[in-house]
Amino acid sequence: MSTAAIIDGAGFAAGLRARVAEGVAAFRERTGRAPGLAVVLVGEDPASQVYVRNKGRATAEAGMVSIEHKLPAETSQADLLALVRELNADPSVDGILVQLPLPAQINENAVIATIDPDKDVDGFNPVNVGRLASGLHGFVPCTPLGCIMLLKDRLGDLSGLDAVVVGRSNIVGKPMAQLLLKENCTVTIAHSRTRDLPAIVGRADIVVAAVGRPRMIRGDWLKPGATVIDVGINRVPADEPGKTRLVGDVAFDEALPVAAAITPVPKGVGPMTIAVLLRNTLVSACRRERVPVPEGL
Ligand SMILES: NC(=O)C1=CN([C@@H]2O[C@H](COP(=O)(O)OP(=O)(O)OC[C@H]3O[C@@H](n4cnc5c(N)ncnc54)[C@H](OP(=O)(O)O)[C@@H]3O)[C@@H](O)[C@H]2O)C=CC1
Ligand SMILES: Nc1nc(=O)c2c([nH]1)NC[C@@H]1CN(c3ccc(C(=O)N[C@@H](CCC(=O)O)C(=O)O)cc3)C=[N+]21
Repeated sequence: MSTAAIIDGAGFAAGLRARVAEGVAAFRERTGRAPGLAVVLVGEDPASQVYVRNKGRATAEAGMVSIEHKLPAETSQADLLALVRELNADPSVDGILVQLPLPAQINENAVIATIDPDKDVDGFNPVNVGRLASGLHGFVPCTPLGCIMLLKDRLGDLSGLDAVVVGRSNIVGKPMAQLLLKENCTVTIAHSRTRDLPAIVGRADIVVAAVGRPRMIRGDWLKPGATVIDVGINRVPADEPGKTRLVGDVAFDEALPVAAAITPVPKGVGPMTIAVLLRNTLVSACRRERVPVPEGL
């Protein structure tokens, strides 16, 4: 039986980070400063702390300045909004990322709406959501853009392919569907109210899983030869007692004999998210300084 190609997201991400680092070096030469990314973390969620640490390290490795703001879990909305406004006004800051989710006393939408759209490297501000939907230049959310890069690298032109996105969140599912539409796919968005998910998934040439339920999408749902992008990051108990491991939203072992290609978890989409964040930050810095954005990013 044939077995799916495993899409090397970590490897592709390393290549993208290297191209960003070259662009950063050229930017520094031209402008005399490094691009700056501000990352704001409220509270002590352990998973968020890991991501923020990884982002800080990758930012420094690319030659950019990483500015981390760690605020206590009890931070008020007013204080967080004041910090965001300070970062908006700081000329050394090209990108602002407020790690989600935020504690319950803070209205996420209010925070996202306060980030300057031209520093919104996450692409979550409604201005950038609207720009994406209208086909205008803006910032595109990192995870979906990373998925599109992997798909185009693998498949070339995506025109006419049937794509099914499982999940409709603002940070993954909806922008993913917009990007697939822009690539001329025929797009279906499935969610928790979808009837007969296995049949919907079974039509897809491209399946993007962004649900947050371990191994929910089964191998026998897939159309033979489908390309599977697994965005899910789920921590589950490992075989060894007391240990945990990461799994995706797709039953990876079951998908292998059916799919043509699939991203693993870890080392699939996750590393792409961070690499695209660096890319978006360099693009932001170039636009703000009115220097050309390097090609091939
Ligand atoms: N690799 C990466 O870089 C990133 C990974 N992630 C991971 O991706 C996953 C999704 O994240 P996110 O989009 O933020 O999650 P959300 O919880 O915001 O959204 C989950 C979506 O899945 C849908 N859903 C839930 N249950 C079902 C079901 N039984 N059948 C069909 N659809 C269902 C929900 O539907 P409804 O809208 O109806 O409730 C919702 O639209 C998580 O595992 C997260 O950790 C997230 C961001 C980045
Ligand atoms: N404002 C905001 N922007 C985000 O982009 C954002 C966010 N909030 N909140 C949380 C989610 C999640 N997310 C991930 C980033 C990297 C990995 C990643 O690097 N994963 C590694 C494994 C990491 C590990 O071992 O834990 C991998 O898949 O190989 C995963 C998930 C970004 N998010």
